[in-house]
Amino acid sequence: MSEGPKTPEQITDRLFATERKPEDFRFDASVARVFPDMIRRSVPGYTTIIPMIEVITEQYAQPDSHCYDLGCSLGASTLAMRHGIRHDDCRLFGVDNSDAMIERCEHYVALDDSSVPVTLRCEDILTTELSNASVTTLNFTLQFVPPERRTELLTRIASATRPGGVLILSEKIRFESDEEQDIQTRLHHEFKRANGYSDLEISQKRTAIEQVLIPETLAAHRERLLSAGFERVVLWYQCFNFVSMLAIKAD
Ligand SMILES: Nc1ncnc2c1ncn2[C@@H]1O[C@H](C[S@+](CC[C@H]([NH3+])C(=O)[O-])CC(=O)[O-])[C@@H](O)[C@H]1O
Ligand SMILES: O=C(O)C(=O)Cc1ccccc1
Repeated sequence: MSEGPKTPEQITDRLFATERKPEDFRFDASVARVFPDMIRRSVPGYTTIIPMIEVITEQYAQPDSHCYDLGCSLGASTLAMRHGIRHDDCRLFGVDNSDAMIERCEHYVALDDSSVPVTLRCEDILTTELSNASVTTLNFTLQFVPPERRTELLTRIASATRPGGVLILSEKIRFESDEEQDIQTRLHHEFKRANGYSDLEISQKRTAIEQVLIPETLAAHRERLLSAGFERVVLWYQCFNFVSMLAIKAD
């Protein structure tokens, strides 16, 4: 008897398992199809950060406000925020510029049983409308925005955020010291190996993301968040070269 189609969670990421011509990484249909497996096996701490986004959202979502998940992919962070919202007049927006991601995301949101209204937008986060925000999440998305556009985006988010509201910012980072950079990169690659990725997969993926995912130092992130208009930056999670920060707007 057929077992029927596999759910995305069961689909193993083998995108870089065989030799391929070097091309920049894109969030296309082939990535969207394997994405839950890819991100879980590639990002140390991802499976811890997602439930913590729910905890943080519960703490900071304000009545009659908007919550945004910018770069929502398949909606893992969106649904965590949705479950953290305790006010029935809060609205949640998920934004991603990949059609393939948004199409699949619609499906997951429809399967989820929370009653908090969710609107998905297939738009660029650099131009999507933001207002009356209490909680905004950039869960491993800013790293894909060209560095010269990052200040403009964070300033727009800070300006749209209410007093006491927050931005949850998760990023792959780089280190000032070359020695620490080497140690943390090696540990990240060991994490991928422990999750079943081969040396070929690790090296081909590394080449594919080199020009697309641009990590910055923790100091650069802190400075930019403060100059964008947040009052305080708290590092609440780190595993190897992956971190998550909470940027808080003054009351
Ligand atoms: N300019 C842009 N405009 C809109 N979307 C963008 C842009 N640039 C990149 N994206 C989108 O940002 C997402 C980044 S993945 C987020 C994971 C999710 N938050 C999760 O918690 O599962 C992180 C990763 O793959 O490491 C992709 O879906 C891109 O299409
Ligand atoms: O896979 C990696 O090496 C990463 O740095 C994380 C990642 C996860 C998903 C898409 C692109 C990069």
